[in-house]
Amino acid sequence: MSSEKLAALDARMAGRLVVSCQPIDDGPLDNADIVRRFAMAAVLGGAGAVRIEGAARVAAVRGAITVPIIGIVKRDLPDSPVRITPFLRDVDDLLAVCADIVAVDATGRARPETLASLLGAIHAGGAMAMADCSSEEDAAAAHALGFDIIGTTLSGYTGGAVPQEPDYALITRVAAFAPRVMAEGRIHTPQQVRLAREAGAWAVTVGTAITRTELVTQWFAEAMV
Ligand SMILES: CC(=O)N[C@H](C=O)[C@@H](O)[C@H](O)[C@H](O)COP(=O)(O)O
Repeated sequence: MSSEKLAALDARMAGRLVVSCQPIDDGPLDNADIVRRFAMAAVLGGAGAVRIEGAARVAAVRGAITVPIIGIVKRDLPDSPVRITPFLRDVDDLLAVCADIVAVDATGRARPETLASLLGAIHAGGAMAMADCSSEEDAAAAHALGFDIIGTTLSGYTGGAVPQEPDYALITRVAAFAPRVMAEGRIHTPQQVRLAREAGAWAVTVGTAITRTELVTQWFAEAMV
C-alpha cells in the first residue's frame, strides 16, 4: 500500500479505539438497524473506527458514519476452521459496499483460498488489509505478505480453552516488527485498553464489552453473590 495511504490510515486510527459491533448471533440485538445504531453511538463515544460483520451491515453503517469501517464476513465452513472472510467473493462484497479495511483470518490453518489472493484482491480494490492472527508466526507471515494491520484477534481461538485475559505478550512480540498492531480479543475494561497500548498496540478493538449486552449483563449478574 502507498505511503500516502498508510499515513492517512495512521492519521485516522493510530492510538484510537475501534468498536466491534457484532451482536450475539440470533439474539435480540442481532439486527442491521441496531448494528447501525451501535456504530453511531460508538462514534459519539469516541471510537475512531468500527468493525462490522456482513456486507449488508457494512452498507447500513456506511451511510450513517464517516469513520473507517473494518469489514468482515463470517462463515461456518464444513471443511475448514477458517471463519473470517474466507472467500474472494466475500472480499468483493465488502469492497462493493466501501469497507475501508477488510479483515481476513490469517492463521496458517487449512483454508479455501490463499491469503495472498485475498490480500491482492483487497489492495486491488483500494482498501487496506487487516490480518486476524493467532500467533507470532501468523503475524510474521502476514506482515511479510504485505498486510497493513496485524491483529491479535484470533489468539486463544484456534484450539484448547479460551484464556480469560488479552494476549499482551503477543501484542508486544508483534509490535517489535509490525508498525500497526491491532490489539483485539477479550479486552473488556479501560485498564486492559491501557495495558494493550503499553504493550505496543497501534489501536485497540473492543467488541463484547460494548455490543454484547447479554454477556456483559451475565458478568454483572454472576457478581450478585
Ligand atoms: C474470535 C473471533 O471470532 N472474534 C471475532 C472477530 O471479529 C469477534 O467475535 C470478536 O467479538 C471481536 O474480535 C472483538 O473481540 P471481543 O469481543 O473479545 O472484544
